[in-house]
This record gives sequence, C-alpha cells and structure tokens, in this order.
Amino acid sequence: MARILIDKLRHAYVQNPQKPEDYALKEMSLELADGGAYALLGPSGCGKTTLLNLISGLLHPTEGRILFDDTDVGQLTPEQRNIAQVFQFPVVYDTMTVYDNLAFPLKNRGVPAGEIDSRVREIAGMLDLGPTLNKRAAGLTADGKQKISLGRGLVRSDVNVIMFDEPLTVIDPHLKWVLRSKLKELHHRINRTMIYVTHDQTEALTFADRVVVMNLGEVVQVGTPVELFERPAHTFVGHFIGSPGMNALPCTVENGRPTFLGHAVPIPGEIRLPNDGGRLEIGIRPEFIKFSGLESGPTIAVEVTKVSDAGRFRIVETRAQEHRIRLLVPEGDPVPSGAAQLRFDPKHTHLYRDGWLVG
Ligand SMILES: Nc1ncnc2c1ncn2[C@@H]1O[C@H](COP(=O)(O)OP(=O)(O)OP(=O)(O)O)[C@@H](O)[C@H]1O
Repeated sequence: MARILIDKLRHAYVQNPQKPEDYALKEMSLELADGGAYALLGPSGCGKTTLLNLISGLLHPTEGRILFDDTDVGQLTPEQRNIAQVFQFPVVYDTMTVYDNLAFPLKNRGVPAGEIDSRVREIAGMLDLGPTLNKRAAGLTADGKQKISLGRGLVRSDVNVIMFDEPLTVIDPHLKWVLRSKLKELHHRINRTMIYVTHDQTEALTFADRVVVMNLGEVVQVGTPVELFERPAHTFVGHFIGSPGMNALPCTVENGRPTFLGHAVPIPGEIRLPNDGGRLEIGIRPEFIKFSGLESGPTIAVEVTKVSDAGRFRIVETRAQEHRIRLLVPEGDPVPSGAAQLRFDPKHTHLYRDGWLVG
C-alpha cells in the first residue's frame, strides 16, 4: 500500500506547450492517503484518464512529480509501480476457468499454491463468483466477465494502489447498484488505496470517502460527499453534483451583505472579497429553500412555474423576474400556485466570485 503524493503535476499532449490551453492537465497538487477510497469525478474530457495514466505510469508528466510514499515513481514503468487496474471493458482469458483467471495475477508472481487458493476463494466469495469458479470464462455474461476483471484487480495483496476506470460501464443497470455498494464493502474489507474514475456522481459518491472533482483539466474540489454537497468550492461542483444542481443567482454586495433583486440574503460566514470586481453569485441548493409560512425574516418573491414529481420529493421551478430558482418540496407538503415567497436557509447559502466560493 502507499500514500500517493502528486506534486505540481502538469501534462500536455502537444510538444513544447506554451499557453495554458496547451495543457490537458493544469497544475495540480494532491495527497491521497494510504488505504483511502478516492473517486476522480468530472465530465468527459476533463482529464480524469490523463491523471490516472500519469499515476499508473502509462504516461510520463510534462512537469511535476508523483511519489508513492517517499519514492519518486516518475520514471518507473507501470509494472514497477505495482498497481492493479480494472478497465471499462472486461480483460479476461476466455479459455481459462474463472478460478484460473482469478489465480493468474498471483501465479505470475510466484505466490504459494495454498495462499493462491484461499485468496481466490475469498475474492470469489466477495463477488458472488463462487458457484462459477470451475466454469470457463467464455460462458459468462458481460456482467460476469467484468466481475472477474474486478476480482483480478482485487486479488493481489501486495499492490500499492488499485485503479478502476469506469468499471461499471458494461454492467446491466439493475446490477450496477449492487456492484456499487459491493465495491464500497470490498474497500472496507481489503483496505487498499483505491482510485475510481467515473463521470457518474452516484458511483463516485457511493464508493469514495473523498471525491476529487475535476473540470477543464483542473481539480476544482477535493472533499467528502457531504462537503461537496454542503459547501461546493465552485459553482461547477454545485451544478455537477446534486439533482437538480445548486441554484446560482447573480448578486451584488451592499453594506457587506449579498443582495439579490434588492433583497439582502443572509449567509453564515464572513465575506472574503477582493476589491477588484468579478462576477458575484449566490449559491443555494434546492434542498435548502422553503416556501415561506408566517414566520418573519427575509423572503424572495417568486412565481411558481412548474412542478415535477421526483418520488419522495417534488421539484418546484419558480421565477424571480428572469431568474429561475428551483426547490425540493417533500411529498405531502403544500405547493402554492402562482405568487409565493421563498426562504433561503442562511446556513446553506453561499457567495461565489467568478465561480469560486468566497463566503
Ligand atoms: N492521446 C491524446 N492526444 C492528444 N490529446 C489527448 C489525448 N488523450 C486525451 N487528450 C485530450 O486531453 C483532454 C483530457 O482527456 P481525458 O481523456 O484525460 O479526459 P477524461 O476526463 O478521461 O474523458 P473521458 O471521460 O471522455 O475519458 C481532452 O481534451 C482530450 O481531448
């Protein structure tokens, strides 16, 4: 196992990069704790695979260092880095049995037969592959084959890190949620450093203790699922995580208070605003807005424009002049029609400047 330190890493696919846009990965520094469960989450093209390949050694960085514990692995091959990888599509030997597929990485490294047997059976049990151990891999479904790939990634006990690159892509939707929670459980039992790459927020938030959110080649936030939900460091995180995402409302700051359409909107902390302008927005998640009752305090006048059923909640869309504000209303709670007043929970209202959290 290893702690992974990423130090001022940058990567460009072009020769002689000059401008910031030349870099697929902008400068980043990160520390991944030994034994932690991490997800790299972000939209297509944000640089997740580039970062994964730099850690695994398939790519060498244009600038910066990667350390496994105290060893700089920058010039080491993937083999020398001692990493297990699970890819989007199953990598299995069709003519071998499930047992031999799982045993393969261990046999290759000369692990004693008795240890191989117990390890293979343990991992097969965790992935519900026990009944198929003596079958040829060729006879299995795509789901079954991907479980073998996961098993092959998990079976070695000597790896520094296990990396999963969108491992549930080929899995049937009804099995996805089973495997999602299974992987989390496996992390607890196996206790290795794991990195899980995905563009799917549910997969990332279910699996990881800490999620690294990326956008446009940049790390925008590293946090626990709760931190990403309650205190997005950037409006991108607010939009990308959550369903629906965070509301972002243009505002000004007057007398030290964020002000939206002439209404002062309380926020919990101090505002840290430089004096050089910038685009200001109030960020608040739909979960933290309510229709106002008779209680006193500041409210925002809106018009209810749409109500959609989302199971235990309704998503209510409202307008304050030209601005859309969405809120979640629990099933059974009344939703006014036409004109209404909204109340923002001050503990969960934040201020952003040019996208970044400032209060
Ligand atoms: N081999 C390559 N040569 C040139 N540019 C590349 C190469 N691989 C990736 N890129 C570019 O680098 C950027 C980051 O791509 P990367 O594949 O790392 O993103 P990603 O988040 O993994 O996307 P996806 O989820 O679609 O795999 C993109 O702009 C992509 O076009």
